[in-house]
Amino acid sequence: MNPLARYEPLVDDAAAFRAACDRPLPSVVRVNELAASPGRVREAFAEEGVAYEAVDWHDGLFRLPDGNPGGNWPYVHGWTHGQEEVSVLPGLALDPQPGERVWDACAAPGSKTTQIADAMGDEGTVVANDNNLGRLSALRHNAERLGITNAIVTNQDARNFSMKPLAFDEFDRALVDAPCSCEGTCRKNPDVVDQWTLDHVHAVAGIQKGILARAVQATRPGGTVVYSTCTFAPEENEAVLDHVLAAEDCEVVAFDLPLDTVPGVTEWDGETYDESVTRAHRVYPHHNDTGGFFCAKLRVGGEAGETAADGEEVSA
Ligand SMILES: C[S@@+](CC[C@H](N)C(=O)[O-])C[C@H]1O[C@@H](n2cnc3c(N)ncnc32)[C@H](O)[C@@H]1O
Repeated sequence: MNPLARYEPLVDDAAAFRAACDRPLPSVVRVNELAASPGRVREAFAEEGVAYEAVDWHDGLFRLPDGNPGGNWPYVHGWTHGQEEVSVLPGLALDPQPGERVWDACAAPGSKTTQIADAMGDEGTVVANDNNLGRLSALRHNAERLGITNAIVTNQDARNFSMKPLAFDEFDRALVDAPCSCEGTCRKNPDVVDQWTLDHVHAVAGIQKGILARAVQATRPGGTVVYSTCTFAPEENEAVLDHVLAAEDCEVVAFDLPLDTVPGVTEWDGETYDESVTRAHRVYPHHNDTGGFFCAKLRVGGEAGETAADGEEVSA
């Protein structure tokens, strides 16, 4: 079964969705503002004759039509990092602040860890965790190349993450950029479509629920947890939120993203989900010429937690 056909009932224009999924994804770099401003990177590209196109919805993202993010000196000097457009969305939703304690639960190879560290001005602590040691070496390399000093690397199963090695016992914010069935990356990795199985969707959904629950438990009352995937499967998106909402003290809050998105769905394959999952964002490839993505923001309950009114932005 082609999984993309499965999601046609969810989109506004099935033909445009399928056509966008068949087009190769533009190559994109994010500016590492710890090293250079977007303006300085523009100058460097002009000096070196690198063709680029600024992404209009976010300062500091450049499309490279020649398709080689690493083949120029701004990259070699750690001024840029190859990161596709939708991949910056969880970091924007998380909105980490200098001096905070942030957990990146599934961090390798570190695109979002390095974006988070950049947003924090390299101040505070990012605990970059992944259960795959090989992928963590790529994360270490990226963090070193970009000049990041506020990241600690841990190698644990995030579902049972232990705070013991750390000097504190809760985070201000956590990101769960979860392992998933990845159909949203089909423009970059067409193989994901052939390798897709419903059994894998159900298996990985169990892992996602465990990791998101642990992220809520590890975050202070009133803190923020962001959940993201690059799959269109409601089983791995809204159903995971619905499960964790019932099991943990948290709520899904409304937030804005700077590109065209549609709300999370409340019904799929005979299941219904909590109405608040409509506050999550679905990103389809044909709306912004990007990869596919899903992003939700949760506020942890408890003493400092507040209730989010429908449509109201809640800052942590
Ligand atoms: C979507 S990728 C993360 C990409 C990364 N956030 C970035 O921006 O570069 C998902 C990651 O989850 C990791 N992973 C899978 N199961 C995990 C688990 N139980 N605990 C921690 N990490 C896990 C995988 O090794 C993989 O690196």
